[in-house]
Amino acid sequence: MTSPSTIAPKFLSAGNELGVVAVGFSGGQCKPGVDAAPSALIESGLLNQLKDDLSYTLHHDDTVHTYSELLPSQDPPHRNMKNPIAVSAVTRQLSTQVYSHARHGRLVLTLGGDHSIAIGTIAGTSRAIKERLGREMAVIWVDAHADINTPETSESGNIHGMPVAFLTGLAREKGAREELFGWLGEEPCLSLKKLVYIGLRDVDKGEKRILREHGVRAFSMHDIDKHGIGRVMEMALGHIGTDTPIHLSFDVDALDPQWAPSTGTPVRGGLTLREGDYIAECVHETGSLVAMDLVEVNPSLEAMGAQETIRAGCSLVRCALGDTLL
Ligand SMILES: NC(=[NH2+])NCCC[C@H](N)C(=O)O
Ligand SMILES: [Mn+2]
Ligand SMILES: [Mn+2]
Repeated sequence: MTSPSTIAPKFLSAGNELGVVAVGFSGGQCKPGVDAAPSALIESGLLNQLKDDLSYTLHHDDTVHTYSELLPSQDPPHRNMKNPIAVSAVTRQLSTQVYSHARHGRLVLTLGGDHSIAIGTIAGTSRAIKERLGREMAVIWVDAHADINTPETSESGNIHGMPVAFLTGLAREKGAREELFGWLGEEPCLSLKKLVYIGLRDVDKGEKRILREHGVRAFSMHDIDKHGIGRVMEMALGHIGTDTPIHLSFDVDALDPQWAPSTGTPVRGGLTLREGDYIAECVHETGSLVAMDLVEVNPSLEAMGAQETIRAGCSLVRCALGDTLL
C-alpha cells in the first residue's frame, strides 16, 4: 500500500506537478535496446503508480522521443567521440524539454536511454533552477562508473562515459561548433564541488586522475562496505547541504547485476536493490529533489532478467518520488 509523501518539497511549485520526458536514445554507446526502456517502464505501470498511488499531476506528451528527425546521415568521429553530432543534437533538444518543465517549478523525471542523455537533462534543470531561484544545483550521480572521461581520456569513445566531463566544463573545446556541444556555452552547468558520486567500482585510469585532481566527493562500493549505506548517505547529503536543489542521476548499473542484469555495462559487486531504494528514499526525504534521471535499462540484454531490471528501475523511481515502506 502506498500513499502520497508528507515531505514538503523546498524548491518546487505547489501542486505535486511532475514533468515526464521519455527518451528512447541509445547513441551514447554501442548496444541497441536501451532505447526500448521508456516504453517498458511505462508499460509496467510506472506512470500510473506515480499518478494514482503517489498523487502526482503528470505533464507528459505520451511520446517516447527518438529524435529521429535530428539524427544526421553522416556522423564521423570527432575528438574520438562516436556519434558526436547525434548525441549533441538529441541532448540539446532534450535540455529544452526538461528546462520548460523545470521552469514551471515541476519535478522532472526523465526515463532514458543511455547515460549520455544526462548532458541534456542536467543542462536543462540547472538553467531553469538558476533562473527561477538564482541558485546553483547539486547532482547526485549513482553509478558503477564515473562517466567523467573527456573525449581524450576515453578508451571507448562512447559518450555515455563522458556526460559529467561535458557538464562540468572539463571536456570543453574552445570555439566548439554549436552542433558539436558548442550549444552548452562557456559557463559550466555543474560545479565539481556540487557533484557527489555513490556506488563507484569501475573507474578508468584517466577518470581516477580527474577525480583526485579536483577532489570530487565520491563514495565507492568500498566506502559503502566500510561505513554502511546509512552513514554514506549522511555524508553525501551533508556535503550538499540543506539549501541546495538536487538532481539525482541514477544509472541502473549501480545496482548489482543480481538485481539489474539487463544493462549495457554491468559490473559485479554493486548495490543491493534495497540499498538503491534507500539512496532514493533519503534523497526524497531532503525535500530538495528537483529532477531525476533513470538510465541504462536495456530490456534486450539478458532477456531473462529484463523484467527484474525493469521492476528495479520502477522501484528506484517510486522511492525517489516519495513511496515509503510504512
Ligand atoms: N553510463 C555508463 N554505463 N557508462 C559506462 C562507461 C564505461 C567506460 N568508463 C567508458 O567510458 O566507456
Ligand atoms: Mn554505469
Ligand atoms: Mn552511467
